[in-house]
Amino acid sequence: MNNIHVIGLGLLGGSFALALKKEKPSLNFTGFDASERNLKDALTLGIIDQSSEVIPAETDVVILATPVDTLESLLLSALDQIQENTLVIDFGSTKEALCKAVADHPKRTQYLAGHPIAGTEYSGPKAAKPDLLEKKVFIICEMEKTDVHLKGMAYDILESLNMKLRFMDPEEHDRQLAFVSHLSHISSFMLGKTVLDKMEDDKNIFDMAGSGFASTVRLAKSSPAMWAPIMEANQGNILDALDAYISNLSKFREKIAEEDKSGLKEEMASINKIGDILDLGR
Ligand SMILES: NC(=O)c1ccc[n+]([C@@H]2O[C@H](COP(=O)([O-])OP(=O)(O)OC[C@H]3O[C@@H](n4cnc5c(N)ncnc54)[C@H](O)[C@@H]3O)[C@@H](O)[C@H]2O)c1
Ligand SMILES: O=C(O)C(=O)C[C@]1(C(=O)O)C=C[C@@H](O)C=C1
Repeated sequence: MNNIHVIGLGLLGGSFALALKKEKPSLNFTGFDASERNLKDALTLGIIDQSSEVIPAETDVVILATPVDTLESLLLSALDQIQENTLVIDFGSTKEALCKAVADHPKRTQYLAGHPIAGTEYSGPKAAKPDLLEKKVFIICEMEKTDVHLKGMAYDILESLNMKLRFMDPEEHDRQLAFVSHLSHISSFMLGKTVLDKMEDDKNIFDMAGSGFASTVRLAKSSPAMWAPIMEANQGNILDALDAYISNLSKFREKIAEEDKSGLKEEMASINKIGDILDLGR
């Protein structure tokens, strides 16, 4: 393996390239970004060695790290262009529609559907960090549909970055991510909105905001260009997650309104175990 081509040189594409460069300094990185500014920054920051709008013929691995509403056309066009020993991996946050779109492509075996469970609220090449993916989970969907040798090359790369591989089907992936990722972003955005609305009456309200507010509202700084397409791609599962969340919020509101102190304590105590569950997985 000598040549990697990255399309989308933002937080994820950039962090991947920086990490792999550190691990395998002899690799050559080419890449492209639709934003001229981001492409320039990626070159300046050493994320890629050369820019190229087409996928160079000698490329071993193509990484697609653009918003999910751009992935289908980029993936189909990449598969149409590549040689028979080239692998395409995408990093998209939703998987069901993309796996369906590529199901009958004659080069389906040259695609690996991936999702790194790592990120921050920041975007673009300047936010990229070489340690972002370190020890994080990398979900692979429909692994049985990828050519065994190409899959081996992908596992070598991901293991060299110390990523933990997990396998699931794309429908299950999108159902579960709606709850553990997409809902937390919506919840953070709406908390941010609720307090921003309140600022209309109470101009200095943010002077009172401590670290509790900062940590729960962190995700409200996330990129609309990345998140609006995720909400479109995973609409049904996100609506299910939101219905469950709104129902829980309403029941909790009721307990507060009814001054049901013991009910509130019981409810919160039963939710405290989330700390142990999360710590166990780390
Ligand atoms: N940010 C996260 O926490 C996170 C985590 C895991 C997966 N992902 C997924 O990874 C992908 C990239 O996310 P990111 O956080 O790196 O976003 P980002 O905004 O930091 O980077 C995306 C880059 O893609 C470029 N781009 C957009 N459309 C393009 C196109 N048609 N052709 C070429 N370049 C294009 C943008 O200019 C930008 O530089 C998304 O699919 C996202 O769902 C994000
Ligand atoms: O930690 C963050 O800031 C993230 O938003 C990362 C996060 C997540 O929800 O956990 C965001 C989207 C992804 O597809 C995967 C990871």
